[in-house]
Amino acid sequence: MPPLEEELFPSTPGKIKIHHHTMSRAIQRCFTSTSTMFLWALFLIALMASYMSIQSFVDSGSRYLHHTNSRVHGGLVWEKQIRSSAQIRRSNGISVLVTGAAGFVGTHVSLALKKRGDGVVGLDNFNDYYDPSLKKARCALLDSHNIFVVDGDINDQRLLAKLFDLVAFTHVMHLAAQAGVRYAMENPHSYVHSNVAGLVTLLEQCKSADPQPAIVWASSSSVYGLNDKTPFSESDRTDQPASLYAATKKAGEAITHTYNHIYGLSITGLRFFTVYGPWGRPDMAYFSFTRNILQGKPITVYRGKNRVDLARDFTYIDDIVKGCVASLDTSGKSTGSGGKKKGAAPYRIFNLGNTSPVTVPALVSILEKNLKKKAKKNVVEMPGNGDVPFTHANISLAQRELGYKPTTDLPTGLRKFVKWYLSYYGYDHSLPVN
Ligand SMILES: O=C(O)[C@H]1O[C@H](OP(=O)(O)OP(=O)(O)OC[C@H]2O[C@@H](n3ccc(=O)[nH]c3=O)[C@H](O)[C@@H]2O)[C@H](O)[C@@H](O)[C@H]1O
Repeated sequence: MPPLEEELFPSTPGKIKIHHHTMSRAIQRCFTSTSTMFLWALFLIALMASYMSIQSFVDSGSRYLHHTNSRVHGGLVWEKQIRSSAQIRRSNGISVLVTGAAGFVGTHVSLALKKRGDGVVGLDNFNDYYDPSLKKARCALLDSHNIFVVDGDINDQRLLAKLFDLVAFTHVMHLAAQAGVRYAMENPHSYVHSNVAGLVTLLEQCKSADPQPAIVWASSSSVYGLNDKTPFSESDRTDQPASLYAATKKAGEAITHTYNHIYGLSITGLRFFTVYGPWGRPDMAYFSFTRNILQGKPITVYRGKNRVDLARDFTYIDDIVKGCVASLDTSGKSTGSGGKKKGAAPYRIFNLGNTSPVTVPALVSILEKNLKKKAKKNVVEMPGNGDVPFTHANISLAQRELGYKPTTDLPTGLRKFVKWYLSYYGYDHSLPVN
């Protein structure tokens, strides 16, 4: 015996009783004509498409960008702010698009350029790789010097085109990147997104611009990877990176070379050596050590194989800024226009280091002295997470070509950093900074 309708669709108190045959009649009515079926199919496709685009937006937002700000690009006020920020106020001045302007190096370079009368427009996506409130504070500092920072991503091709429509940038100082050596194991795609895809989007814009700007960009000492010949020279091999971060910076050097070769873009890549100083990055060791020492929390000090201390050629921010500005001033012109090369353009790579490596335990001692407090140290063997045992720059090329000459040793630089840190966070900084 076939089951009763009520058994298939049991009615419950308060629910509408739906009869099987009534429902199938309704469904039949809906699908009787082909045109109605066609409309239904269209509706379902549109629904799926909008679901997928929302998903991919959410996906890219969380995995790559970690956006915290809403963006409004355009409008008369916005355009006016950009034009005014880009205004050159000295003879033979330059107008520079600084990507990563709310970052550590970006803020300092933007200020230096603006102070001498150059035009500066910043671009930054304010991601939350580390506390975005620090980026906002840097941005407020820039704002007080009439530097406008556009809230946007280097992967946004339309935004880049808009900026170049508004301003004929003579130079691009490209500092936007996913930084940090060890974080690459946690979020590898963010490195590809910013350091590879973002770089290509920016270069595509620069190559099509008329006039083409000259580009100075941040590579990294990490490209020397596992090399053991010291000090590191620009002509040394760079084919054994120890981290994905290093690999994406190495990729950047290769990618910029092709844009120089094919389109005549003037390119200068700067291999920064562990840059530190006021307004620095909270994810870096000197910064997080300072916070933990002040809070009485332990710090982890990595040690290399055979109990050898790790060492870095720590370089003070003011020295790096001088190297960046000198690179802009000596960049030479890009030769192409509208995507066509008209002749050979400069392609340069420089080490910007300090030439005197200091061990990590020595760094800790200097901080202890400045903070007047002992660190609680956990010394552990360096995990295999992308770190290299030491870095040491040979800077003779930068010295010759840029007049680069670092003048700040680690004790002096850390004293300035601690002074800034205490004025910014106070002694009992209890909020997490990373
Ligand atoms: O020159 C670069 O191209 C890179 O410099 C910087 O990387 P690094 O030199 O690795 O700096 P940083 O993290 O401050 O670690 C310093 C030392 O402390 C050790 N270290 C670190 C953390 C920790 O908890 N304990 C520890 O001993 C650690 O083992 C290391 O020996 C930039 O972050 C990077 O973005 C890139 O620009």
